[in-house]
Amino acid sequence: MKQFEVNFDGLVGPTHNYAGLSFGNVASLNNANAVSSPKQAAKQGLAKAKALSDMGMKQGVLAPQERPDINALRRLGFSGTDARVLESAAKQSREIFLACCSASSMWTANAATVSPSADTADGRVHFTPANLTNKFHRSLEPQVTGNILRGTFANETYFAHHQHLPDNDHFGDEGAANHTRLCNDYNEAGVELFVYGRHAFDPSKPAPTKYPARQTLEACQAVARLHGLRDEGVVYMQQNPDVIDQGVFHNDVIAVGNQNVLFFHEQAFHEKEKGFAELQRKFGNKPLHFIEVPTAKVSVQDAVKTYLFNTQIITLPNGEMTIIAPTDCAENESVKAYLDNLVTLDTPIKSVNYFDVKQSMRNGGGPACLRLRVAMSEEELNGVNQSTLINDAQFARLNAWIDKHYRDELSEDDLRDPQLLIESRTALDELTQILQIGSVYPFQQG
Ligand SMILES: NCCC[C@H](NC(=O)CCC(=O)O)C(=O)O
Repeated sequence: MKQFEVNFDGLVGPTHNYAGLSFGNVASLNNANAVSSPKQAAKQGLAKAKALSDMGMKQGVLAPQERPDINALRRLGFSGTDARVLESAAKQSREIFLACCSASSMWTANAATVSPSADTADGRVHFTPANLTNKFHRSLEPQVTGNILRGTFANETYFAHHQHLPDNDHFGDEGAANHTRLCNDYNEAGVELFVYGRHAFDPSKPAPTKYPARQTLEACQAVARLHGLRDEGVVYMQQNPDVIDQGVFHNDVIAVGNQNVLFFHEQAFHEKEKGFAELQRKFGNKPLHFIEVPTAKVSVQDAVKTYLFNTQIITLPNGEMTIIAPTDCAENESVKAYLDNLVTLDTPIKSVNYFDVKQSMRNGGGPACLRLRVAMSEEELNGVNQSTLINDAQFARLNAWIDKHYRDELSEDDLRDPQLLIESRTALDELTQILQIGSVYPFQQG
């Protein structure tokens, strides 16, 4: 049976901007208030998706969310016409206003946790949208994320959709950014590695002291229960609290896996040996490649700056693995030297491809943040909404759609412009037709 790992990249929304909203995410804070380019950001992301499709990979896209989020502003007491809501929010509470304008749904690694059918009790692919409780601007996403996932994976024979976990820090869930699935073949049962930052109900356990741990063990366990995963198919590991305090706000900033490869930094995990022994035992007799990058070769600081681990490791149609890395990795001497050497070693990774995703990097999102992985059989893939998959025609349509609707530049003042809201809604309305995902947005639901 044919099997695929399909990457669903988040389309960058028309209000992509830098607002310094993510405490603990160094890039987000450093670039607060910089002028952004939504058009360039969307094109950089789409070019990466197209390049993977050209490499013979199956590739999809997920629609962005409606921003500014007028509904959220109304819930917080701003009233009147949409234009009035924008104006009074911007004037009275800049922080709330900016949070409601973020295009952060572009990072679809945080959209949901996905378990392929080979791992689940009912043999369907399971999706749980991430509640993203730790940051107000991201906590606005899960409801519409659920709508978009249902519009993309609509066939209930193959796909099961859960509600996001309760909206509380005890169940803080950041989705696939803290979840890696190891397997021999994508359609064989694998081991799902859930990585958490803290224990919600046990304050005696280690936790970071400077920056927040966004994901809890209890959230990981709840997702595993919802998806019907076997105990033998799940491993929980804690992120090293010290690296969270150095800006590693998600595990995918310090580790990435694909099939039988786990690529990680020496300092990524708490109680590493214990966790790896369990991983190997549950993985079975077949070889598991643990590729550990020592601090002596790449510092945590360089890993955070270049996003060496926020790379995608993908298996090409010829069976070799390649790394999809941001150009920032090629611009850093020690990281470039590490990658140049890595491809000469006896591991499945044979090459590196660099992509310019700087518009996203400035908010702390690399290639891996921009995609949600869904491993599927051919039959399941046929059950996906085909308009969400990238081919030459759909790429051309989306590229023209960006050209037509997106601004070249956006600064804070532009966000309060009621015209931007109209432009964004017009663009998104057209997008739902291009992708045929139905009326997923609140503004379309009257
Ligand atoms: N997986 C990458 C996520 C990056 C995201 N950045 C942001 O939301 C920054 C937005 C801003 O600061 O404008 C975050 O931290 O969750």
